[in-house]
Amino acid sequence: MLDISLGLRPVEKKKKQPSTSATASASASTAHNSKLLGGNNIHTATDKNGRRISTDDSTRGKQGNTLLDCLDRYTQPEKLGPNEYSCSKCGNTFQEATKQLSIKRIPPVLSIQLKRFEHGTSSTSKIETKIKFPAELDLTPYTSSKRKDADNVYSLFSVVNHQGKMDTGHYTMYAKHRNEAGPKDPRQPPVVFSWIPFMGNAVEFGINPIQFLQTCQKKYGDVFTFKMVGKKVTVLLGADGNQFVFNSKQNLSSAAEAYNDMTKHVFGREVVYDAPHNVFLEQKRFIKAGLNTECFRQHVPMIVDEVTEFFKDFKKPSGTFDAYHTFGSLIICTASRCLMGKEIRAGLDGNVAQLYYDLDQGFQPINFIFSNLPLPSYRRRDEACKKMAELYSSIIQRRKAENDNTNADLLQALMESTYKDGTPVPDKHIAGMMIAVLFGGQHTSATTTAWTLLELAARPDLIRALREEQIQKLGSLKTDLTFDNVKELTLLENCVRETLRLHPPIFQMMRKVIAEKVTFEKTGHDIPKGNFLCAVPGVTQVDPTYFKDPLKYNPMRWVDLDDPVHNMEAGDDADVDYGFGAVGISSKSPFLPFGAGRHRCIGETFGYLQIKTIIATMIRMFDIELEGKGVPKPDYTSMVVVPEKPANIKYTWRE
Ligand code: HEM
Repeated sequence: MLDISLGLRPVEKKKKQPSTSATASASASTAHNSKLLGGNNIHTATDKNGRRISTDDSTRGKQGNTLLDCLDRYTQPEKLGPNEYSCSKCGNTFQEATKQLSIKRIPPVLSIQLKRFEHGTSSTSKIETKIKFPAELDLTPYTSSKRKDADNVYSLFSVVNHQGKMDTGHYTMYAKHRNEAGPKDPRQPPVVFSWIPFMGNAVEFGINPIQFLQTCQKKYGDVFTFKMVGKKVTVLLGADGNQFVFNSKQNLSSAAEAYNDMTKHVFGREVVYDAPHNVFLEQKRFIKAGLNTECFRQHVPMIVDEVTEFFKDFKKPSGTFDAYHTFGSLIICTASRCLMGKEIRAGLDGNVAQLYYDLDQGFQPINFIFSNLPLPSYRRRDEACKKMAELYSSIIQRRKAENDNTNADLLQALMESTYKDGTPVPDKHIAGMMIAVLFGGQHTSATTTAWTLLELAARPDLIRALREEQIQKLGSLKTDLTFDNVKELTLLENCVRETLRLHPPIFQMMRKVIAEKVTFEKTGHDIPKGNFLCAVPGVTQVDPTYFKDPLKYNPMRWVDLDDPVHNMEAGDDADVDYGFGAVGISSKSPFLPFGAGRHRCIGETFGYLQIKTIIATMIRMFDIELEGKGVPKPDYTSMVVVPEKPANIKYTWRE
């Protein structure tokens, strides 16, 4: 809050003047004392120098007292008396000096409060001076640096008035109406109104982003911009919006610019978004090459083994478990065993778990907004990133020293990779990629497994059908699961796919505009540099334009294929190879839980395999049902969409 205590004297009443102020009505009414309302109050400065305004700006003079006059006066240099300032560099002698107040750091939301009451020796009165204020206020002349900056310009959005006398009265407020919050440039997408400029729509978005975006879509159409904690996010919904965001050229918009501030602290430097884009694509190719059929064949028995061991802790014949946390713990075991390597899996009971936890604390929504803060969790994150790199380096050195090269894990595959220019992949890069894979696959797979089992627990008919499928295709519920026979379980696959439609763990994907502007040809909107582009499969995947009865959990839609979406999945760009194999799906598809284009997920096959193997094993082991009334609602407060608590499942051991 910039608290301007001005002590203005009433000026003579003037005839009504035409005003350029957007809030002229406010000041022309009984709004003698006005307050511009804001949210975050950052800077406080008070100075009562009691001098009268002297301004040579004739226009302002004619219009009566304006807010700029007040600010001029507030920041006017003040000559100090002969004995008021002594200088330490001049032998502490008194010097002639002036004192002037200027603003060092301006707040995101400016709240100006005019002094309303005047206290004399014998009486107190209400100050009735009219102050005119502009719709736009440029604070540049009042800042210490005097540097022009777009951030120095404020738009008026609210005024609070006091009507009445000293000891009685009413406060009334004028606030900008939603319809007035249109864009300044008509070629830019409409801007969603928000009451709090800096925070923007962060609160509505944070509580239920899907609902918020659907409401905006009804009001503004498929393209609109909303503000969130100082960031401008342009949402492009629908199949065309998906295509625009996912197919955007690398010199126009960038995922690295959108994510790297956060990810570089967790994955480490020179990998993924911290590497030049062509190097990152090579790194993606290494990872994809390590996720091959030969390895998958070895992974399935490992996953079955991990699941069996994990549930040995469920000693009672029946009980309940929390779906998300249980699968969080289980997936870290299966993924570590298959991808991270036996050494990391063995360390999960000790130091590795702590390192993972510390890194995970650096991979929260808050880190997306504030990538670095002087807080213990940020320090622990940085420390864990360093230690994880050291740990991988020691494992790599040991494997090399002992010629231990028969491992079916991703670590081994990366150790054997070479950049196109012939350089072997440095240990540091391998460590970074391993951490990235852990984070890419861990929460996404854990929450998808949890949602799938929750949906199935609500549908005993589907569980029966899934067991029947195993009996028909595998011979019995006792046949060992293998890569080849798990592939045959198509109903199970469709259950996972339907879960990913209704509960995509990553429901939105971001890019940042790096060109001067990008133009969405379909609507002709220009999206300026610095805005985030946001594709939201979480909205298109429940849009009735593409899916019949979209909120119904219906795995059979992937067999019947009579939803409009099924004609849209294959498109010209499905065959494009950005350097890690064909992407396999058109970016115009409304069903994109694994993204599309150059940033498409490379863990999809492993993800399905892991989730299917876990569910196939569990329905052999347990009868399950929901503990609560229905499938829990989504909780959007983490990096992925998790089931709201309680998300308990009742289990009963089968024979
Ligand atoms: C159910 C499981 C999974 C889901 C839903 C999922 C989802 C996604 C999505 C939506 C993206 C695109 C992000 C964007 O465009 O901004 C992505 C990218 C990626 N995912 Fe996955 N993922 C899953 C599992 C995995 C696994 C198991 C791995 C590793 C083995 C993995 C590794 C990656 C990588 C390396 C990228 C590339 C990021 C980029 O190019 O910017 N994911 N994933």
